[in-house]
Amino acid sequence: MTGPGESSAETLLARPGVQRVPSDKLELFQLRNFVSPSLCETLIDLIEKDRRPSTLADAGDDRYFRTSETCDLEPEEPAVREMEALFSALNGIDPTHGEPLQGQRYDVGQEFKPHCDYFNRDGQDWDKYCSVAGQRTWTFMVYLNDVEAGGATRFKAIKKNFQPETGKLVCWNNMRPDGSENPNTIHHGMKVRRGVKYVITKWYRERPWGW
Ligand SMILES: O=C(O)CCC(=O)C(=O)O
Ligand SMILES: [Fe+2]
Repeated sequence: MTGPGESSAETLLARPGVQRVPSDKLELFQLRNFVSPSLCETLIDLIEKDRRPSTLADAGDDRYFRTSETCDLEPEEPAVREMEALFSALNGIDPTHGEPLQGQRYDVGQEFKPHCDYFNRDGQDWDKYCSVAGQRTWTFMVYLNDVEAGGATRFKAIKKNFQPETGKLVCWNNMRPDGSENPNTIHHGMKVRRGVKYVITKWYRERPWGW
């Protein structure tokens, strides 16, 4: 049974070009050329306009955990609307369960250390971030550009790296089939070695986000 805040392997694989990473440890997919180069460029321009240093839930005192810059992309922007439409056509998730689209920019040496996207139910931030919309279910992430060197996303549990590539989507289920959080989804946005890396991330929740 799939909830309104969830996608499924069946839904995603119905789209030509979607590839599932063969593993029984997690549900993980990629789709090359999901987003056109021109839409990627427009989104990069929006990120450049609005970027600010990233913040993080439960970051502790590790200031270097997530060193990239983040921005919440304005839902009214035509490019953001277009992006949202692409996501909902692909994943079948009720858009009301989506968080606002986030953009991220990594300069040389910046990274997002290994982490999971779901929230820790015992953490001090659970109530603050999850009391309304519940846990994060699925993550959809798109690379907006090719990076000269570095910047791959690594899933250590299955020794799989994704290289940034303009318009490439990577998405995964943060949950196991029984609804528990899946630690095999831990991933690392590795350091950019040369160039700048831009991504957008769309997270979904168990319950409506309350837009
Ligand atoms: O930039 C990446 O490769 C990973 C980004 C990420 O993990 C996130 O935004 O949650
Ligand atoms: Fe992440």
